Amino acid sequence: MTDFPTGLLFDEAVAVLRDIAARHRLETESLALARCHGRVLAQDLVAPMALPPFDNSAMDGFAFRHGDLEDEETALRLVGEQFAGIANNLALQAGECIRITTGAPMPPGSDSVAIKENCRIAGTTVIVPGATPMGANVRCAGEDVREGDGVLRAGDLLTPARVSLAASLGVASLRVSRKPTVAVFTTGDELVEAGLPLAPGQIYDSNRDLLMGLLRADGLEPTAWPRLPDDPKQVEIALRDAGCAFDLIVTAGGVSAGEKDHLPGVLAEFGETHFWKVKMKPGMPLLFGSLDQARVLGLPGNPVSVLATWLTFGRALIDALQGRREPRPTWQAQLVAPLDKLHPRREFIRGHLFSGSNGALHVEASAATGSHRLRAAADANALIVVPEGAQRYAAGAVVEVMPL
Ligand SMILES: Nc1nc2c(c(=O)[nH]1)N[C@H]1C(S)=C(S)[C@@H](COP(=O)(O)OP(=O)(O)OC[C@H]3O[C@@H](n4cnc5c(N)ncnc54)[C@H](O)[C@@H]3O)O[C@H]1N2
Ligand code: MOO
Repeated sequence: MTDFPTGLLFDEAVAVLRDIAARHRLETESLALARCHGRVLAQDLVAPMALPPFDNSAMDGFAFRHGDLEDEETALRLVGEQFAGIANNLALQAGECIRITTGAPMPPGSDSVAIKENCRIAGTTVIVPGATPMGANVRCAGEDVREGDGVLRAGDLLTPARVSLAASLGVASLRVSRKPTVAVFTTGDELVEAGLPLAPGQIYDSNRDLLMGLLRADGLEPTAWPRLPDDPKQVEIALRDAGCAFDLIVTAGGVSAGEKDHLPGVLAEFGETHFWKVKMKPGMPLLFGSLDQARVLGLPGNPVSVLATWLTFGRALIDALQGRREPRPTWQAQLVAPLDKLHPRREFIRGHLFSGSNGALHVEASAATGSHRLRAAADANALIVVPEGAQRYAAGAVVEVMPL
């Protein structure tokens, strides 16, 4: 059962996971734009048109020829209206102006717009201020995007602004990566659903809500299985069942060294183990493998281990399965107080992140260390990432943080 890497460094384990996931890239599908939000783009997008598509006004006001302006105020003759929506191609002659609204095409012959509030109108005469610069309040065709520009790339996460950019280019559908289907299992004889009475020795299942929330926040639509008892046959049947129907199985608990920890054995016997145990704290007994068509991520059962391993390995896995190109952003903050790290593993410490008066981010580490202490996680708004190696960090030292 030990014919696989074990006790990996954090970065080594992430690299193995990314490599396996890349070999199981999910297929792509073409979706209507409205369904593309949060997906990973699987095509490059070349602009089929310019943006703005035509010169237009940035303000409500009066379009005119800059050459007509005198040093002081200039009286111009109002000869028509050009509203947004229909280009009426009303041409402008010397000494004339045309009423225009924001987004309306610039009338042929005009090159500048005076803002309505800065003008005085008397019948068909409009007095525009003299100090209006050439090209004022005009948005030029192609100043944002030129036709033929590569605007999005395969692997981009489709944020609202990116979907909206595609819409502004008239693109009605995009080829995107399929989203992984996910089965979620919590395991353990001690677990009871909230709402039911607890017998001595039992606890409520909190990992299911933690996991479902984390996965949903990452745009997944996970399916939760009923809690699994610590019975190897039942673990085997449930996992093999899910293995032929889902892209990803995420479990919590049952992956360390106890007599009732059956997941590593089941995976080794019926699937394939890619690694087991990572030099991280919490989350050390993390298990990663494949079973039938699914990748299996076995998260250690302590709640804070679930949090730290999902945010690191779980996210890396779903990103790689979907071919996401851009790494997730990383943040840095200054420690408010000194921090002693005594062990060699990479550590994830609950913390409170805030913006200091100098504009820099500061983080205060929680005093709680045990990975069972969920309350400290509920009070935290970030995990502090402390690199490998025992070290003392002074107050003010800059550390990586992962906002929660
Ligand atoms: N001899 C060893 N013991 C332990 C090791 C080890 O390497 N050798 N690793 C420790 C570490 S580190 C962790 S983390 C845990 C992980 O253990 P498992 O993944 O096997 O998880 P369980 O034993 O099933 O549970 C651990 C802990 O978490 C509670 N739990 C589990 N599931 C839930 C749930 N759904 N909701 C709430 N709480 C849950 C469970 O009752 C245990 O207290 O192992 C250490 N031991
Ligand atoms: O690594 Mo365990 O996840 O410390 O609690």
